[in-house]
Amino acid sequence: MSSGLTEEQKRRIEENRQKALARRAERLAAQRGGQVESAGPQVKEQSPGHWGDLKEKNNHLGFISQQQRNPNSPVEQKSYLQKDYNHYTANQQMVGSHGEQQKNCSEDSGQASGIKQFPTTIPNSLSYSHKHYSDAAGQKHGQQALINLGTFQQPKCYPAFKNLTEPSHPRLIDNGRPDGSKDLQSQNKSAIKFVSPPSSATPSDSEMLINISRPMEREGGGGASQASGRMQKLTSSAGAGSAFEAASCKKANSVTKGKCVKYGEDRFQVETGYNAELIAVFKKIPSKSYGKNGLFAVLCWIEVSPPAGTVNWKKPSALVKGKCVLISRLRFEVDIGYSAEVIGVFKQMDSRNYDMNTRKWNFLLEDYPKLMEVLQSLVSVEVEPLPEAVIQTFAAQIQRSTSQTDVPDADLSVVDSKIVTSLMPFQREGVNFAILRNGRLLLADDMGLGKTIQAICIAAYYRKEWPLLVVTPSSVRFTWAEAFHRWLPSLSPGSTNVIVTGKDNLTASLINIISFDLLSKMDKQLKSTFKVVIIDESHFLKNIKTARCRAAMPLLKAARRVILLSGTPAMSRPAELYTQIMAVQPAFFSQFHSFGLRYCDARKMPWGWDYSGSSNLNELKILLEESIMIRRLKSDVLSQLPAKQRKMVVVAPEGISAKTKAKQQEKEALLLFYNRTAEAKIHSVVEYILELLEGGNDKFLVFAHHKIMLDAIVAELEKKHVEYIRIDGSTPSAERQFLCQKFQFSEKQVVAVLSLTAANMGLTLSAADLVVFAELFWNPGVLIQAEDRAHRIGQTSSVNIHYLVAKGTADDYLWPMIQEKIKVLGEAGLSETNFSKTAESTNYCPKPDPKQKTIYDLFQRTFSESGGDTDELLLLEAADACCEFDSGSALQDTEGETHSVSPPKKRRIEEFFKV
Ligand SMILES: Nc1ncnc2c1ncn2[C@@H]1O[C@H](COP(=O)(O)OP(=O)(O)OP(=O)(O)O)[C@@H](O)[C@H]1O
Repeated sequence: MSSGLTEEQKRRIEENRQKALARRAERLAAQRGGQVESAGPQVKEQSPGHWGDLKEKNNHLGFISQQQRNPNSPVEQKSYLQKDYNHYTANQQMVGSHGEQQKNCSEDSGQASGIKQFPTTIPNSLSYSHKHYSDAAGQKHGQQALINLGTFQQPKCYPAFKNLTEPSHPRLIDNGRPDGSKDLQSQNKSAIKFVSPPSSATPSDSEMLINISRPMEREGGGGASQASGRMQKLTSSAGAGSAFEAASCKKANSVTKGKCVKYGEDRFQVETGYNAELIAVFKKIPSKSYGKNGLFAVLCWIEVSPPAGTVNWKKPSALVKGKCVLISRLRFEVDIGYSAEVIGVFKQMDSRNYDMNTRKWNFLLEDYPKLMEVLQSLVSVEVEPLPEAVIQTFAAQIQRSTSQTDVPDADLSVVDSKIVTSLMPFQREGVNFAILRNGRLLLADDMGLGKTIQAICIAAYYRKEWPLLVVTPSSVRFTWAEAFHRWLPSLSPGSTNVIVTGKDNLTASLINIISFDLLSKMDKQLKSTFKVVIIDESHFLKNIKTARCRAAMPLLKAARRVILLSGTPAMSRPAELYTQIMAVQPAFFSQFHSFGLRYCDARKMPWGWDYSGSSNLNELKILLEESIMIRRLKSDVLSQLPAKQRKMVVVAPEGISAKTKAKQQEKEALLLFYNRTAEAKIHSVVEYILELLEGGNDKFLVFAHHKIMLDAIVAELEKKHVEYIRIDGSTPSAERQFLCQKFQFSEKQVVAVLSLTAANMGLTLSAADLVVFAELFWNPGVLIQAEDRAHRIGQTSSVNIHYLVAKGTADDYLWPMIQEKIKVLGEAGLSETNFSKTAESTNYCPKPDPKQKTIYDLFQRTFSESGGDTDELLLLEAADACCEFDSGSALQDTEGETHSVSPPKKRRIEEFFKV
C-alpha cells in the first residue's frame, strides 16, 4: 500500500528523524558522562536525588567523605571508616545532646504501630553498609534516629524500649559498661541500618529492611555474606507478624529483609532469615534472648529454609555459653562448655594454657582482644567479656605494654618528719600506693596494722588542700584527734575540731572530725566541700540506703582525695563493697546491677533481685588490689606478731529447749532464741571466767552482746574483787580512751568487759593476750574486729581467742553461718580464709539436724539477707551513737550529746528485741 507522500515530504521526515536520533545520542552521552564523574560504580544503580540526600545525611555523621575520595580502595576505605566511626559516635552523642534528631525520631516512631525505626550502628565488620542502606532506605525516609545497638543509648525516644536501659532490667548484662562504647571502639566498626523501606516495597509500617553487607562482599567474598546478601521469603515460626515479600532483584544482592515486631510489654523481636553476621550482632546486645517463648525473649531470629542457591547456609547449632574471668594480674580464663570449634580457636592462641585442675583454658591478657574477636564471630558461641573495670585497670597488660609492679617511693618531704620516720616499711608502701593513686584508695589492712598513721601521713601529703574531714565512729573521734597531734607535731593545738553536736561548725579548724551519725544530720553544712576526706571504718557505708551513706557519698564525689579505711570492708558479702568502690572509683561500676551480676551472683527472685550471693571473687580481689585497694594481713607484714590461736569452748546450757524451741519460725523468735541463748549461757560463762582467773590468766578481754550477760560478768567480778574495765554503749567516747589506757598500763586491771557492738573497733587493748567471746554474733566481721583489739601492733605474745558456744542453743546455727560467711570473704581476699581451721578442733561440730534445717535456713535468711542488714545496721548504729543494746530496755544516750538516737530508731530496737 502506498503512503501517499511525495518524495520531498519523505526526505524531510528522514532528515528530522536523523536529527532527533543525533540529539538523543548526545543526551545519552551527556548523561553517562555526568554519572561516572559524580559517583562510584554503585551509584549507577541509584537515582541522583537519592544519593544527594544520603550524602547530606552521612556528611553529618562523618561517614561519606572518604568514600567519595577513594571509593575503590578497600584498605584505605577501612581505615577511613574506622576513623569515621569515631566521628560518628561523637556526632551521635552530639545529636543526642541536642535532642533534635531524637525528637524527630520520637515523633516518627509514635506513628508506627508500636514498631520503632532506628538506624543502628553495630560493632562488626560491616563497614560500608551505609551505602546500601541508602539504597534500601530511599531518600524519602530521612528522619531516622540513631541508636547504638550495642548500647541502646537513646531509647528515650522509644517509650516501649525504656526498660532496656534500666539497671533493674533482668537481662541487662553490661559488665559495668553502661554505654557499651568500649566494645564498639575496640572492634571494626560498621553500620547496619534498620530503615523504613521505600513505599513500593513496604508491606506494612512494621516491616523494616535489614541491610547487611561488608567489604568482603564487595570484593566478591562468599561465606555467610552470601547468605546475607539474599532476600529471603521468611516463614515465621514464632507466629509473630506476617511473612515477608521479596524485594526487587536489584536489591537482592545486598539486602536481607526482616522486620521488628513488638513483643510483650517492653520488648521487640526481629524476624529475619538466617544471617551469620546479624546473629553475631544480636549476640552483642545485652538484652538479647533467643527463643520463642522464653521468659525474657526479646530478640529472636526465625529459622528459614535454605534459600535456593545459597551455598553456606547453616542452621545455628546449639548455643555454647561462657564467660571470661580474670585469674591473675596477667591471665584470664574462658569458662565455657565443650565446643570443638571453640577449642580449635583456643589452640590458635600462643599464650594458651590448659589447667588440668580446673579443666579450663587460660590465656595472657594480651591475647584477649584477638581471642574475643574470633569467639564473638562464632555463630553458636556466646562469651561474656571481661567487665569494663577490668579492661580499664589492666589496659597495660592487654596492650602488651609493661604494667607497673613496683610502686615508686613518694616524696614525703612536705610531711612532718616524725610520722615519716615512724612508718614501718609496709606502712610506707601503703602511703606510696595512695599517692600513686592520687589519694583515692581503700586502705584495707588487717586490723591493728596502723591504718591511722598511714591515713594521717597520706592526708598530710595533701595538706595544702585542707581543711580535712575525718568521718569516724563516734567512739573513736577523740582518739583520732590525739593521733593527729601525736604524729604531726607541727600542728598547732587548735587545729583539730571534734564535732560533738549538730550545731558545731563543720569547718571550724584545719582538721574536722565527725561521727557518721552526726554527718547525716549536718547536711546543710556539708555543702561546703572538703577536698580531702578520711572515712574510718568505711564499711559503715556499705548500705546505700542509710542516711550516713547518703550524706557521705556526695561529699566523697566532690572530694579530690578519698581515703577509706577498713580492716573489714565487707563484713558478710561482696555487695557491701559496692558503695566503697564507688566512693573511690565512681567510673568502675556505674550501676549496682552490673556489679551484682558479676560479683554477687545476682538472681532474679519472685520478689526482685537477690544480690546476697557471691561470684567471681578471685577476679574481684585482683581487680581491687590492682586499682584501688591495698590490703596486708598481719601474717604478711608482721612476722614478730604471733598468730592468733582460736579455741572453741563448749559450755553447758541451762533450760533452753522447752522455753523457746516451739516458736522459732519468725525473726522475732530467732532474736528471742538468741537472747535466751545468752541467758542460758550466763552460768557457764561466769564459771569459765572464774576458772580463767583461778588459772592465773593475767589480763583478758571478754566480749558479750547482751546487757544481761555483761551485767552478770561484771557482778561476778565485783563479787570476787577483780579489777576490771567495762566499755559498752553507755560509755562516753572521751572516757573510752582513758579506760583503754588504764587497762593497758595498770597491772591491777585484769579483765576488760566489752560490748561486742560498741567496743569492737578503734580500741587498742593489746595488753591482753586472751580474748573470750561469751556470745557469738551473726556478723563475722564484728567478731574478727573484736579479736583484733588484742591482736594488733604492740602485741608481743600469742593471742588466744576462746569462743564459748553452747549446744542446743542458737550457737548451733550461728557458728556454721559465721564459717560460711568467712569463707566467702576469704575467697575475695577480704578475710582470713580459714577462720575455722585456726580454731582448735573440739567435739562441737554443729551440723544442723536435717529435721531442724529450717531453723538454720531461717537464720541464714534472716541474718544474711536484707533483713539481716537492717538488724546489723541498727546494732552498728547503736554502737556508733554510743548506745548499748539492752535486751529489755531502750537504747540510752548517756554521752551527754545533743544528738541522741532519734525516737524511731529507739523504738525499732526496743520492739525488735522485745523478749
Ligand atoms: N609505725 C608505728 N609506730 C608506732 N606505733 C604504731 C605504728 N603503727 C601503728 N601503731 C600503733 O598500733 C596500734 C594500732 O594502730 P591503728 O589503731 O591505727 O590500727 P588500725 O589498723 O586502724 O586498726 P583497726 O582497724 O582495728 O582500727 C595503735 O596503738 C597505733 O598507735
